[in-house]
Amino acid sequence: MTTIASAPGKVLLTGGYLVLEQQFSGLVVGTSARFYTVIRPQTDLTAGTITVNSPQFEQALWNYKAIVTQHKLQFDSITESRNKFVETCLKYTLQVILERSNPSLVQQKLSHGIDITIVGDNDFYSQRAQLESKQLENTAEALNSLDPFCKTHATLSTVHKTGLGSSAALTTSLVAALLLHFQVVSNQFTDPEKKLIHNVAQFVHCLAQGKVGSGFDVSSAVWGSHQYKRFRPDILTPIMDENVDQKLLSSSVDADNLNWDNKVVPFQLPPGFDLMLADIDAGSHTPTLVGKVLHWKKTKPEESTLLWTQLGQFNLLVEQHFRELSRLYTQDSTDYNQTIERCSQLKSSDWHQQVQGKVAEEMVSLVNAFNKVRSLLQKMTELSQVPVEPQEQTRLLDACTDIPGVAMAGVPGAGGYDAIFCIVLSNRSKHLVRKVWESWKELSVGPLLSHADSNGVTSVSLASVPGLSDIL
Ligand SMILES: Nc1ncnc2c1ncn2[C@@H]1O[C@H](COP(=O)(O)OP(=O)(O)OP(=O)(O)O)[C@@H](O)[C@H]1O
Ligand SMILES: C[C@@](O)(CCOP(=O)(O)O)CC(=O)O
Repeated sequence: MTTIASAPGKVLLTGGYLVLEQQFSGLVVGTSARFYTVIRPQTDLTAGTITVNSPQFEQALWNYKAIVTQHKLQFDSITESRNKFVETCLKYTLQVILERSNPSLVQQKLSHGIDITIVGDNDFYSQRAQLESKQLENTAEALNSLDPFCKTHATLSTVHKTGLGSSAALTTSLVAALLLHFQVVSNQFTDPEKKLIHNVAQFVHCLAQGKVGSGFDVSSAVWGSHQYKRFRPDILTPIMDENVDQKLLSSSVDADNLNWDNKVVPFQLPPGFDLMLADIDAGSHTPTLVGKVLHWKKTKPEESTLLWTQLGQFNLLVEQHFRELSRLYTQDSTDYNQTIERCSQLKSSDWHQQVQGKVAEEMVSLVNAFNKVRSLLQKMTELSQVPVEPQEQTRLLDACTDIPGVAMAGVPGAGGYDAIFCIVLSNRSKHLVRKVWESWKELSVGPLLSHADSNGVTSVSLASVPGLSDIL
């Protein structure tokens, strides 16, 4: 039986940096771009052989040997080339499986080997080189013409990533596919099953990264769009050890382990709102940005605490206005739709003067709250001297915000020169935004095709994913 699990990418709309602390939250939106892990039993491999390949990349074939005796696992990498995330996923997820399943079932499923194929939607990786080689412009139309899961002509270490969280989506889809294949979870992915997938994926992701981050990216790969509050880091710090005891690991990641105090409040963009994304070729190294911001925060506790408090409040306000708009839709969808239609034809700076009613008031409050968030991120940039929203990005975001029907434009996550997002109200606005991106000279702005999709991890069939069977 072929097993396939899929997990989405993410965009952190608000809460970058703050979400590292438990007292603050982040608002994260899942993307339509997803990772897929396909596990197929083999008939001709020696017992315990696991082959993994990522067909979008060069030199992306890894072989492993997993020998199970009773509840013990002997796990070795056979190939010289390594993939830290894949290897960590396999080794520790199999250990968790052995604590929760009958070892003879595991042995039987590994008896002639298994083959694992991992792919991510094209949006996870910059397609600039691919488009250039085909002499195509970097436009949405050109991106649309590419095959699904197309080859990047790069290795995993040279490819340019777009910031959608490839390692978290990969980890989550691989953990979920393994738990499903070895029958530790059902293909329903019920709430407790998702908790187990989440906890295992957080552990694996942290161990492979070598640090316990906020975890919002793994959380959104599991639960899709939501308000995220992190788990206490000390649930993982004591087990961040390659030689972690298998029983301790399994009990630490248990769905019923109440030490996991992360909070997930489901969220959706209100009806009529959609997300657009662009990757900026300049790029930033997120760990460097985070290191520098946290260093400044430590040296300037007073000014940073004030900034964090204000930013935390306005981040929450943005979320509240989104939620209130969704509520207003359920109350009177006709009035709501009319207002959105009207707003989609006007610049957001004109909404206050030209559109009336409760929905319009809420739209204006949303824009005001997000403008405040951006001005606080600009202040963070100035005070810390770290380019969270650098001036080149400010000019681009202002140009986007000046387009009719654009509710907001911002830098996602850690900010820097990596990416931007826009929240828009109509297809016409989308078209106008893309025109601005295409003509923008100061930075190279590459559109992504993803839109908002609030679904988290799922089990899927081969036939339901266009292009997937072609690359197997
Ligand atoms: N298609 C894939 N197949 C196998 N491994 C992958 C794949 N895509 C990503 N990875 C793993 O994820 C690693 C990249 O993780 P890293 O933490 O550097 O990026 P990231 O922060 O998730 O990037 P981004 O958010 O830009 O996608 C790769 O080195 C590789 O181990
Ligand atoms: C700065 C930070 O809060 C967000 C980083 O987000 P992104 O990878 O830039 O989307 C770090 C983290 O939460 O792990």
